[in-house]
Amino acid sequence: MRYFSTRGQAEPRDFGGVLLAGLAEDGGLFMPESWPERSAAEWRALRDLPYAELAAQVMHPFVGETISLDVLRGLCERAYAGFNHPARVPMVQLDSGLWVQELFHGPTLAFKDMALQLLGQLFEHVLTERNETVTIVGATSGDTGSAAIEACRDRSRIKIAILHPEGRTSEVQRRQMTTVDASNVFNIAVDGTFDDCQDMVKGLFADTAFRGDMKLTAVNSINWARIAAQIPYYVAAALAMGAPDREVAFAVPTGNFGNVLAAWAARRMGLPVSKLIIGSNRNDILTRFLAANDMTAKGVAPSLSPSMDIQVSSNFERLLFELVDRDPTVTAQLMQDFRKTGHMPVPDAAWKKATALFQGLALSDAETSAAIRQIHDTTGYLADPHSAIGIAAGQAAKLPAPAPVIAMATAHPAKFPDAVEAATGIRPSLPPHLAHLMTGEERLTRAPNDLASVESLIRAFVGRNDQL
Ligand SMILES: N[C@@H](CCOP(=O)(O)O)C(=O)O
Repeated sequence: MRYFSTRGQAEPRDFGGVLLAGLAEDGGLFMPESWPERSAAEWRALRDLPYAELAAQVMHPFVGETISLDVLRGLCERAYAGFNHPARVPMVQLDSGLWVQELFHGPTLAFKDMALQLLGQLFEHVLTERNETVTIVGATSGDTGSAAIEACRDRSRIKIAILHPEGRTSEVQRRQMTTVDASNVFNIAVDGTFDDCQDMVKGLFADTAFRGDMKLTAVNSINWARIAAQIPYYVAAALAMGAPDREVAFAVPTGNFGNVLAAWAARRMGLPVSKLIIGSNRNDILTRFLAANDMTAKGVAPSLSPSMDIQVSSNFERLLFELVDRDPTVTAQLMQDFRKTGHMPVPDAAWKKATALFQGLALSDAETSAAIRQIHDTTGYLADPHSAIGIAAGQAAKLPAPAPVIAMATAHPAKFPDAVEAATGIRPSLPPHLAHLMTGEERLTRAPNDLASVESLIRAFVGRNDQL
């Protein structure tokens, strides 16, 4: 499988090349040259497989010749072995038409573990085969950071620097990053928002000399490997609900658009998905786009669901590329307009295509709190603020056909104990492996919202010892 940049000006690569490049040199995102479609019979053959086996089979067409199916199977088994639920991605029924798929049974209690535990294995395998090393840079609004650190910590071929917006994650989220004692991990608290952090990461990649010297790669969903590793859980959920012999709809709380893009990719591969329902918080650029073709970035506002405090949703570029019939010139122009003006003039035809499949709902903090309470009161299910937004969006969706709605539960409620307690009076406790989180020593370096400062901090970190 070959991959091309959405902006058309970068060298095409195979999966291994994409994994190690992260972002294309032209600033675009890598996309597979074609979508590996499956027939109904081929989907049926995946029913009842253990999750690791399913993941290997669904992902392998994207991985292509980089890794054999047998080896990929082993990597998937290792990636999901540490999850604390036998099903890995269990389904919970909330009412007659609404299910939740829990994606938070990995080590850091968020859906990011689903992809990042596997990415840790993939990096290790590909770097060892090529005898190479990398520096990973990532931006986080709360969950990606700890999941990436957990997956990459203590790996001798990797150094990982994670930028988070200071004071804008939950305390549990911050401590999950900063209490990790590993010499290849570097936490930078940026005086800015998640969008500033993400912009800085893209700026680091755009500095060709820095990128080359550091051998940069990415763990955010700008890295195609992240999306590929998120497709299998949509397949697992749909098959559990009777697909391919029945359509399903997914309700996904999303900020950077990576999670719902993986659902879109599963549909593009032939999974019968009737609707993709997006849940947002007050940072509602995606729902404004769907409602009125208003793709205009406003300032990032803090909310009860900090992981979605995002206005520039990186993976929207991948959908855009598809909506404009894979035209890299149009995609590049629209992305450039967005960067220059904060507004993206998406062509009407492309917007209409998007609205035929996607719908969205944005919840204020008060509505999020009410949703956590209502879900708990009516179903007994304790949802974190992000999952509650997804569930509420799923409940509100008026679907024409009786397709079951599967809402993605993206984080464990104990990651957001204050919000959950305020809504329900119940304070969810951390699982035993994280019991010492709130008392551990924190390691982080503060930085201004300034690319040069962050570059020199990362250079110093990478040069600190000769592991690389
Ligand atoms: N919500 C994320 C933000 C980064 O998104 P990603 O999917 O591109 O890694 C977070 O919690 O960090």
